[in-house]
Amino acid sequence: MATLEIGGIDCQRLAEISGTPLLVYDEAKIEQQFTAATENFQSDQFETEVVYAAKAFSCKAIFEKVRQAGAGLDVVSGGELYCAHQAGVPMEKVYFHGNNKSEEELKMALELGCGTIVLDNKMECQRLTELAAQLKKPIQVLLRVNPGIEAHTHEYIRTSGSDSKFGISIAKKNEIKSLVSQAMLSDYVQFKGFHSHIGSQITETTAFEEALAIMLGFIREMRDDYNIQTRSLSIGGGFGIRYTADDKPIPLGEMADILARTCEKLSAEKGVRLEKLLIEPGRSIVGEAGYSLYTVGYSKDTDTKHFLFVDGGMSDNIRPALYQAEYSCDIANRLGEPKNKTYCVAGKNCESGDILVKEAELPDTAREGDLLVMYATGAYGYSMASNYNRAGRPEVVFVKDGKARRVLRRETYEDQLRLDTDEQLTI
Ligand SMILES: Cc1ncc(COP(=O)(O)O)c(C=O)c1O
Ligand SMILES: N[C@@H](CCCC[NH3+])C(=O)O
Repeated sequence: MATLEIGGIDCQRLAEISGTPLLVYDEAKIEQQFTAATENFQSDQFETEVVYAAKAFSCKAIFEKVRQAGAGLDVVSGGELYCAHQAGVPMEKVYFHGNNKSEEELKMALELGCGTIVLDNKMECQRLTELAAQLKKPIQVLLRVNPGIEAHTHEYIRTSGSDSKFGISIAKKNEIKSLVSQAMLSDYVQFKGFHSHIGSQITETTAFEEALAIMLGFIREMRDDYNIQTRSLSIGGGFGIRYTADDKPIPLGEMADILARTCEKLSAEKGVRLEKLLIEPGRSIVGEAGYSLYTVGYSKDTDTKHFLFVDGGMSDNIRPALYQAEYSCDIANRLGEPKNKTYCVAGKNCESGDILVKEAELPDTAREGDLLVMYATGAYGYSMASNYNRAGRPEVVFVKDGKARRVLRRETYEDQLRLDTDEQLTI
């Protein structure tokens, strides 16, 4: 019986040392994805920048890899910004996103020297210009606009329909003009350009090409009709990965190259000159590098299902419950055995929807104590994990060349109690 190896290490050994549930990252795969993106996203007509979207997976260790790759970092909260700062990410390479950044978060960004704020709306622009003047801190801004593209992905991860909560619709040109003019009046705020992001887990190029065409047309109109000069354009992230054999994503390097070439071609056609083009991959950098290891516990047959229970669940990976996301899995210590039985792999959270893989083909020899591996769990698993049922967040290890290092320790019962208190409030 063969056992799965990750980064040159037998995963049963990893489970013995670290326990389960365990999230293992193959560090070399993360590095390959950064290299594929940065080396292929190049142009001799404009500068390019790959900006890693922290929301896919954030911790000091991954931010360290962002720094090593020379990439930028997209953060969406004070918490992600704080972690980036603590990890030594150069603050000028940080892009701060979000539709409702608080005054405290904006001040924090200004004080830490965050490079760019991606503005979402008019009220935020007003608040930022006031704060930048008060604190006398310079800041660059991009404005997030919404090109109104319906990407073929789950509705919860589609971000660019005409009534999306993110950004301003590009149809609202007067509103955009007034926001940009307000930013340009400020001595501290420097308007750089626009940002758009159309959704996530998009596996084909058409939607991105369409977004680029719409954005470049919009940039020309803003120049010709309103005298607004755009230097930078970010077309966001959203590049899909392979979760199951049905997913056929375009490799990240190819996608990056296609986007740079498409932008060159369309810029020439539309008579637009950009100084810089940015992409913001999250999932495609870390997703396929992640493996979730669970120990199989009890099993149970109902009239229609063979349940196989594991020692994690929706508290460490909410994606199947939230988006009906599909994953593939194996019994990691029975790799060569025929997969001759259909199981429903369920977690241990107190929720009927706590199903990790609805229909998994696995050997009928699967039994208590086996190790189940779920593939491609590196994005939006840990970062969306919760303490539901006071489940502790799993340990995370990075493996490479036969060596393993713990980068996030397992959350203990004591860790969870650290917020419990009993303090009288002064009313
Ligand atoms: C603004 C923005 N940029 C980048 C991303 C990263 O997306 P993905 O992880 O799908 O590449 C997201 C998430 O969808 C986003 O909202
Ligand atoms: N969290 C989502 C993607 C949303 C990305 C943020 N705009 C997922 O797990 O697929």
